[in-house]
Amino acid sequence: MVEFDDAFRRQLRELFVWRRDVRRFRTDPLPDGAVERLIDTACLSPSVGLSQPWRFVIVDDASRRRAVIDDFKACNADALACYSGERAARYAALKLSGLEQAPGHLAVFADKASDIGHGLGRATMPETTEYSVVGAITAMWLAARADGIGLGWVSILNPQRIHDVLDVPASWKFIAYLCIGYPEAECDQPELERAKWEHRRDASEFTLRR
Ligand SMILES: Cc1cc2c(cc1C)N(C[C@H](O)[C@H](O)[C@H](O)COP(=O)(O)O)c1[nH]c(=O)[nH]c(=O)c1N2
Repeated sequence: MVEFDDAFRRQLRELFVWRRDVRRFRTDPLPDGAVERLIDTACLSPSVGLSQPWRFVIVDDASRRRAVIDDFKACNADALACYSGERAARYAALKLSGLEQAPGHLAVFADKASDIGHGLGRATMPETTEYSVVGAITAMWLAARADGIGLGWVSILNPQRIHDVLDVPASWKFIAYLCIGYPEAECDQPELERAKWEHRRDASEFTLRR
């Protein structure tokens, strides 16, 4: 039996407060096995029917990385074109990926065809497969921060293109592309808030009682 004390709870809260989506990375490499250990921790996450539908692809190959970066640039240009005026100028000024600098690239997929879990919990809500993978990514995000490692989620990508670049099975649905490395700086405020793009709102704004 494990008990967690007040000191641990305070530290855990600090972990949540100081976890960041990181886009500005130092280029020095991570220790051997660091990404594998994060994957190991992520695999402790809850999953529908204990299906463990997460699939991880560590992307080391330089030409595949370059193809992902090129896809990000194309998708980001398309995204910019959807804005106009001052909002466009603000969007253009944002840094929305650390793909060029991050020493670690990790793609995460959900296996929609796996028999693991025997379909439990998925009959009426097949999307719980993807929910399970997102939960695992959140666990990895926090575990990384506890190790002093930054993680940045990049979704400004064409899923089919990433699928092709990484040559993964057709049943794998693309969920996330993660940049992993040591952050240039630590902060307790989201970068989008510091850039005055959006601000974090209080929980009461999102909570109803019925
Ligand atoms: C599903 C999903 C997808 C993305 C993100 C997050 C999530 C959950 N975020 C990070 C996002 O901007 C960030 O989490 C918020 O701005 C809050 O900041 P902190 O994570 O608290 O630092 C993100 N950030 C970014 O710079 N480029 C991106 O493409 C994305 N995509």
